Amino acid sequence: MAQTSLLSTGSRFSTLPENYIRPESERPRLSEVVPLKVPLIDLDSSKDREEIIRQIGHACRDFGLFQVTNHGISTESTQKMFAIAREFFHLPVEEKMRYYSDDPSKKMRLSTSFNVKKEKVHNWRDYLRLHCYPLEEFVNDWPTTPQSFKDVVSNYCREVRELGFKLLGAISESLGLQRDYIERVLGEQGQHMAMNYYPPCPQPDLTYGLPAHTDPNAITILLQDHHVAGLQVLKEGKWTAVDPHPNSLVINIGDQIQALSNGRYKSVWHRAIVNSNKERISVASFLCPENDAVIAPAKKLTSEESPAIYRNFTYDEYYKKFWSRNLDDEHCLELFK
Ligand SMILES: O=C(O)CCC(=O)C(=O)O
Ligand SMILES: [Fe+2]
Repeated sequence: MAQTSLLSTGSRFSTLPENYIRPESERPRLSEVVPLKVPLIDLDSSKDREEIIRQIGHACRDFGLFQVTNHGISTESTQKMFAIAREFFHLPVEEKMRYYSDDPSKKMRLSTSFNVKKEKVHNWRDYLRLHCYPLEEFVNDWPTTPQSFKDVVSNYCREVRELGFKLLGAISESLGLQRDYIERVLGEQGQHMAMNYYPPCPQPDLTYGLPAHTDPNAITILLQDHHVAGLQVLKEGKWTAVDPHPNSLVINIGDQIQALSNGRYKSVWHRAIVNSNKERISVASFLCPENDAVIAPAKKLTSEESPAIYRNFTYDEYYKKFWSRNLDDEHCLELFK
């Protein structure tokens, strides 16, 4: 029965079940991972905006991700999010199963791994996926336990959205485009959330929380517990570990910014690894183009010498393709050249 596949059952595993074990050639090789100095960008609004934009441009080009501080989301708000996520995943399994579904088209669902019906090997993760914009349309279907779930998460979603738009403006300008260029192209953006829960894993070197992937959307704002690292990114062909900075958020460049920027900015390959003694929680907020948005390399960023790398496509077309594949297949954008 698919429903028995949740990992957050309250009991601890002593060995890794067979269907989570990666073949030798696909394992994370944790001993070879080196630390990465991720750009840390202070968004304090009293700082020189030109300088912030320069730093963002540099990070998007060379890393595809960066951490931000003074991002406008209060510590109280982020702490409440961690607390609510922890409480949710610690609910009795029967209670949580009310929300369970394997169907990626559902707008609110608890699930496990990535795409359980499609994949051969599972990932050591449970996740709650929510559509968050417009809030009024979705909030009624969200979990009713813990009691403050809807309030805490709605509030965080509003704050994240505001930060996301600020960042998209700065990213636009860093490309030499008008501040509102990206926002205009992406249209009335959707917002999704994945609350990720990675329980302690008996054999972290044989599996993943999430295997290598790029995010299919525009940008992702990731809140992670700075006491429990787990995010790794591919830099110059090597897997490197992101050291979470306290009170910071991680910003990932997704596939749509890579397409819009005609490949100047790279959507970053990243993965989540697990560990044997501590649960790990992360909350990813995805800003996504509206379904009908037509994504194409910005005219200003194409020329005779650097013609458009990608064809035009709608986000709807892209997203369907993304979910029809395995998470760690080749870069989905390769299919849109
Ligand atoms: O948990 C993490 O650090 C990464 C999560 C992530 O990449 C995702 O949800 O897309
Ligand atoms: Fe991701």
